[in-house]
Amino acid sequence: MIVRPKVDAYAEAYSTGEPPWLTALAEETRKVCAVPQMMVGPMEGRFLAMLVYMLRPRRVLEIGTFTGYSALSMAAQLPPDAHLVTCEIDPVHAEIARRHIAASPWADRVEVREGPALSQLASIEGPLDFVFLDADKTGYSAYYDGVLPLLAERGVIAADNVLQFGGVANPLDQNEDTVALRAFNEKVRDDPRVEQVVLTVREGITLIRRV
Ligand SMILES: C[S@@+](CC[C@H](N)C(=O)[O-])C[C@H]1O[C@@H](n2cnc3c(N)ncnc32)[C@H](O)[C@@H]1O
Repeated sequence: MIVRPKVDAYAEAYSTGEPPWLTALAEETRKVCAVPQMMVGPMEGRFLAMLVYMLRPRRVLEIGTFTGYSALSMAAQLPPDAHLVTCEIDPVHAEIARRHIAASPWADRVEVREGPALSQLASIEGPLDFVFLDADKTGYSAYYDGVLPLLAERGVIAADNVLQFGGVANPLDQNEDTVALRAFNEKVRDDPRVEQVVLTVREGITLIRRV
C-alpha cells in the first residue's frame, strides 16, 4: 500500500466489509496459493464493486483472474443481463476461481477462459463497458493495445498495480515489472485517444476512458 498502514486500516474499517463468500475464497487462497497477496483484497474489491455499480456495464473483461476475488467482487454488482469474461493462464488458479464462481449466485454471469490472455483477446466480443487489467505487468502494453479498440464509447479501463508501491517513481528500481509499468504509464499519458487518472489506491490504479 502507498498510504500509511494506520490510515489504510482506518479506511478499511470505515468501508463496507468483505462479503462472506469472498472471505471463504480468500481463506482457501491463503491456504493453497504461494502468493495470496495477488488478490486485490477487501478495499480494492469494494472499489471495483462500486465502479461496476456506477457504470452498470453489460460486458466486462478481466485479464488476470487468479482465484476469482476481483471477478466475484465485480460480479456481485453486475446487472442481471451482463456478462463478465475473465482470463487466466494458470490452470490451478482457474480451477479455484471456477469452483467459487459456480458456488456463487453469479455463476450465470461469469466465464473463466483459460490460456494466455493475449490469444484470448481475438475471441473477445466488444463493445466492452469495463476492463480490469491485472495479469503479468510486462503484458499491460499489449493488453491495452488489444482492448482499447474494443472499448465502448463510455467504457472504462482500470489498470492495477501501476505505481508498484511507489517503485515507478524511484529511478533506482529497475525490477522488470516496475520498468514495464513505467513504460505503460508513459504510453497511456502520451496517448491522445484517452483521458486517465492515476489513483494511489493500494498499489496504484489508473482509470482510463476514451476521449
Ligand atoms: C495479480 S493476479 C490477479 C489477481 C486477481 N485479479 C484477484 O484479485 O484475485 C495475476 C494473475 O494473472 C495470471 N496471468 C499471468 N500471466 C497471464 C497471461 N499471460 N494470461 C492470463 N493470465 C495471466 C497469473 O497466473 C495470476 O493468476
